[in-house]
Amino acid sequence: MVRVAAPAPPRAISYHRLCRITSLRPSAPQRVFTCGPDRASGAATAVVEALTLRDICQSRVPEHVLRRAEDIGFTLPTEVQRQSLPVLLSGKDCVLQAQTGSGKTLAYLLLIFSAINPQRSAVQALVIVPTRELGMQVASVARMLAAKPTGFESVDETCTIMALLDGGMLKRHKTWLKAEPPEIVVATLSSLCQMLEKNVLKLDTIRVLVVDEVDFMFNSSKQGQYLRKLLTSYSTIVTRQTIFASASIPQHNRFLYDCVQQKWTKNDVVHVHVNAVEPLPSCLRHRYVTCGKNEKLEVLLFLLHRDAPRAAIIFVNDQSEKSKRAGDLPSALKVLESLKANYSGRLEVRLLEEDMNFNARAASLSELRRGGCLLVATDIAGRGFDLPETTHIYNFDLPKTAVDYLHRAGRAGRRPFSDEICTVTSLISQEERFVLQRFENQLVFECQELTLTSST
Ligand SMILES: Nc1ncnc2c1ncn2[C@@H]1O[C@H](COP(=O)(O)OP(=O)(O)OP(=O)(O)O)[C@@H](O)[C@H]1O
Repeated sequence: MVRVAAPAPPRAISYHRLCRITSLRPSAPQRVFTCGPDRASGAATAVVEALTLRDICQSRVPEHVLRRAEDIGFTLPTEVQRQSLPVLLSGKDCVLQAQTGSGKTLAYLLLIFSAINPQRSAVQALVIVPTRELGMQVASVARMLAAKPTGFESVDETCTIMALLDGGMLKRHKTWLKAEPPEIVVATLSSLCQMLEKNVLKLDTIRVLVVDEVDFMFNSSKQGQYLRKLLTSYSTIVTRQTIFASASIPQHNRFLYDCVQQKWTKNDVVHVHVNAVEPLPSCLRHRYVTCGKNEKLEVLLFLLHRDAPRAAIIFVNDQSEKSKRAGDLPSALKVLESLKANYSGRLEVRLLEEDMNFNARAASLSELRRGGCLLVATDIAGRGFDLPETTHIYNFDLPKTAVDYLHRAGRAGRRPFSDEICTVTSLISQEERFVLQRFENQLVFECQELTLTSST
């Protein structure tokens, strides 16, 4: 429990004002709120008692994991954690839908730590992710939570976490799985299926199955096919708790219906839907610049110098087949080369796209984690990527769908208790304005036009 005492507020004070004084967010869960004169001094005092993660998880999540979470800085729950953890810890299947950057990962990882038995050497929790990069990120948060905090050196109840990802060393993982199965596996579907088909891994000991970015997985025909098989043939809803997470689940009622009908979840699956009327984080400001195709690089450079982002992601679309056939340079490389030649700011310029080999992708990722940079990326970086330093997003190419817009935009504004405003800028042609307008209607946000003149 966190107690925050505010200095002498006025006699009548609203909870929102109190939150401002105490720098608690109005959305912070409030347990008791009292406001009255301090007995000793006679001065008016106010006390907010906010539910902490510990309050919600105590006796369910091991003490050393909670302590680690606190050491990392996870003390107060975010809204999605406050709403979902009671459901998750009660053992119910759950569809977890909340804005990007809202903390869904910690919610399902705390559930996993509550459900596994570290003394049993068997795969007990499985997290499925769409990309290698997201898998590395989730595995790293899980490892951070599993590490022994100071004072807990004697605890022998730690667990092992395996990242079974595309481009990984599957031979080594095979030996590891046979010799001493880890308790938690974070996997991409194709690597996982290879292990299942070769009978190296069995899922009959699984107690928790999480599918992160679930809408993305079902949207891809190949991944969707694997996923259906995994949910119904390789493991069963009877013995596992199933969690589906994403910031976007289009037609969620239909999806919930399918979950029950197709036996992907139990009948009493709970839909935790946070901020249902506001799909995008409110700390994001959206703007667009109308310009010709040939002016885009110049406009981007101008904006980068003017905005001076702490870190930024510049999203480009995958190269079309037509442009490949014409022998054009992919958008990503064009932007990268132009920035390398002309950007004179303090940030390093990096590239992340699907066609890079896994080693180059890993190198880019570890550079990114080291500090602020300008990342030129395709939608591969659009899902789940957590680089909290990112203050600016640029859509060099407009995304194809509103869902892609939501996930790209959501790579900024990823500090749950911060009021920092981040900016999403789309560079569009006159003809694309109506597409962006459609995204605005679908995602309920407003995009301001930014007019650049020679004097701006
Ligand atoms: N309780 C908390 N207190 C402080 N920071 C938190 C808390 N929970 C999560 N975070 C931080 O919030 C950021 C976003 O969390 P996370 O990556 O889980 O978001 P998400 O909901 O999965 O987003 P996306 O839908 O984009 O994948 C991370 O940097 C994480 O460390």
